[in-house]
Amino acid sequence: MTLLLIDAGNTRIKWALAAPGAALGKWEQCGAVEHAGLDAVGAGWRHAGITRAIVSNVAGAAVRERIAQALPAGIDVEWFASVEERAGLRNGYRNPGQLGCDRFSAAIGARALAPGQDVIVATCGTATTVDAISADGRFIGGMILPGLALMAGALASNTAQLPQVAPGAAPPPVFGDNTHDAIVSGCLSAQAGAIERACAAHGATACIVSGGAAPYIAPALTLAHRVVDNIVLVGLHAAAGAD
Ligand SMILES: Nc1ncnc2c1ncn2[C@@H]1O[C@H](COP(=O)(O)OP(=O)(O)OP(=O)(O)O)[C@@H](O)[C@H]1O
Ligand SMILES: CC(C)(CO)[C@@H](O)C(=O)NCCC(=O)O
Ligand SMILES: [K+]
Repeated sequence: MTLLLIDAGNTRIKWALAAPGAALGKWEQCGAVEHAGLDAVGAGWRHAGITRAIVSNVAGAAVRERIAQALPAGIDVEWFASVEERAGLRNGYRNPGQLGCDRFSAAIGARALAPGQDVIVATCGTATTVDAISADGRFIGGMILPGLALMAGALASNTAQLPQVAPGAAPPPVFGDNTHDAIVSGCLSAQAGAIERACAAHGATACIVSGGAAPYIAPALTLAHRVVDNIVLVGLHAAAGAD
């Protein structure tokens, strides 16, 4: 009766196994793989008692096909999609289907973790998305920006003098006194600044930060926030429970 949750992003595929009735985010097992590593993970799924899977995929048709191949045979599979309303969340996108299904799921997860609040949820992956959910359960809209690694990589590959940088455990001073720190500060300030601007514009009472780059971006935030692992998987779990 195990539920398999999958968040296929543009860099990695995140997955978790949830037992029936498990609390949100309480996984039996979880992991993350690059797209090429999926077959090995799929072999492990075959002996896990999985009866149902919910998959959020924003990585395109080839990845969808790979996931379909890796899933255990004969289980009930839902390809999660952005719709007008799901799990008590109304989708305010002009064309609801245009919203990335990972963003819709992250918003469902954020609402489940902060019910009745005006929430900003930032998912910091290949792209960073910063989305607003109203206290009465409406996905208002949001921002899409290059993720931290893409931002830093764009500088390195389009300039003669700027090196590839890697963020450290702690953010550098806002005003870097060397090239490395100036680039890291610039990219972190853009990411953290977008989140802070969104919180101010929304009058947010809760701010949730998730994704592979969250450990770097969250320490640069000057407002109260909560770092949540895999908010997209939490949202899929909440959506599954709301059916
Ligand atoms: N092991 C790691 N070390 C350093 N940075 C990482 C690591 N894994 C992820 N990142 C950072 O996180 C980002 C990718 O995060 P993640 O894997 O959650 O996103 P993703 O799978 O591409 O998801 P999405 O497509 O939804 O954005 C990269 O931009 C990078 O900055
Ligand atoms: C923005 C990303 C890449 C974030 O993973 C994804 O949600 C996506 O491809 N979205 C489609 C466009 C949109 O959400 O408006
Ligand atoms: K993202």
